[in-house]
Amino acid sequence: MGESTVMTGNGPRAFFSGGLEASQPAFDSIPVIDFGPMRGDDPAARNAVGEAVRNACTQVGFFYARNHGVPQAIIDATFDAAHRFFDLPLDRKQAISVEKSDAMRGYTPLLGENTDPENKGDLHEGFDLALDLPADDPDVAAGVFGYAPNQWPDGLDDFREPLTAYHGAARAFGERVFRAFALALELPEDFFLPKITKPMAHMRVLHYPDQSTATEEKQIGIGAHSDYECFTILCTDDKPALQVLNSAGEWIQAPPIPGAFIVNVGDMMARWTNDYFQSTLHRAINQTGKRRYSIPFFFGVNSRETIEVLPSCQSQERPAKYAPITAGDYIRSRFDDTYAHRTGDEA
Ligand SMILES: O=C(O)CCC(=O)C(=O)O
Ligand SMILES: [Fe+2]
Repeated sequence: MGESTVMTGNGPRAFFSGGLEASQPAFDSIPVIDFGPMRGDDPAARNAVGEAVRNACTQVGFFYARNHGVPQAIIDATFDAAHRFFDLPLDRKQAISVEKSDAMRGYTPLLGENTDPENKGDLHEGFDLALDLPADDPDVAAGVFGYAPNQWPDGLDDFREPLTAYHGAARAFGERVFRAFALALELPEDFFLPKITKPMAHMRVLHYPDQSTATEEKQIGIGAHSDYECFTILCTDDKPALQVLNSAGEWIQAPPIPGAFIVNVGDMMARWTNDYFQSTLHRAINQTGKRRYSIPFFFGVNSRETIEVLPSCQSQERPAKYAPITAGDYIRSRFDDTYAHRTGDEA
């Protein structure tokens, strides 16, 4: 990567001069990065992770993370809980509909979302949770976007505990991703940490029914989209379905790698880095003949944090493309675009 420095009225300012243009070759595979060093005490090894993350985020927008540190037992228990939840009768799931939550917590039925406006609804159902805050939490009481209590299903054992454990472990991994992002952006490794003390860490468990016999092209597991948050940590079961769009317009398969998460840059991080990091379009189609389950975890900063193009990602030649916005306002606007019930636009 080329780093350049320009003199500004406020002193010298470094910026990244490589990787921003569309002249990069289209990727044909997704890099695999060993995150083990992010839990170790070798700064050179952590810097190497940062460099691999920089290459992945600027060229692909996606990477696999091996050695992520989330225990397999927690992952297995979460998938098991998801299977049991989605097997419940619809009325028990609808009892905790997301429509009862201002903060998108609870159940979304099949076709309850339409991620790609060209499509006719997504062929998945989901359960959403995030930081579980009590009603008397000051930010919940003040109505700060993104902070709310979760909704939990009644009478389902072994559900809340594994999902909460997964949320905590994925959050810890998310902090390591933010540390790697800081290294990738040549910022102090702890740059993002004060901004994620109460993160908008929105987790979903998703169930995609099989659609190997479905003929409706406009109704797939999840339509083409980019994610909203800083990044997504995706854990899937062993059923391939995810596809990622490269700059040549080809859908590249992102099959499951046992023991690895898939991490992708979201729009908020693209915005924060002036599009130095790429937020790449992706979709999922389950044609495996079996049900598929996945766990996306959308990791972002504290709701009140302002997202303003990072100094190292702008210069006189490459001015900031995006106005500052708080993280909460940004996410709220993106949710409102996606979920008909939030805008009253029940198409
Ligand atoms: O389930 C998957 O493989 C992808 C999910 C996804 O892209 C999302 O929830 O944003
Ligand atoms: Fe996504």
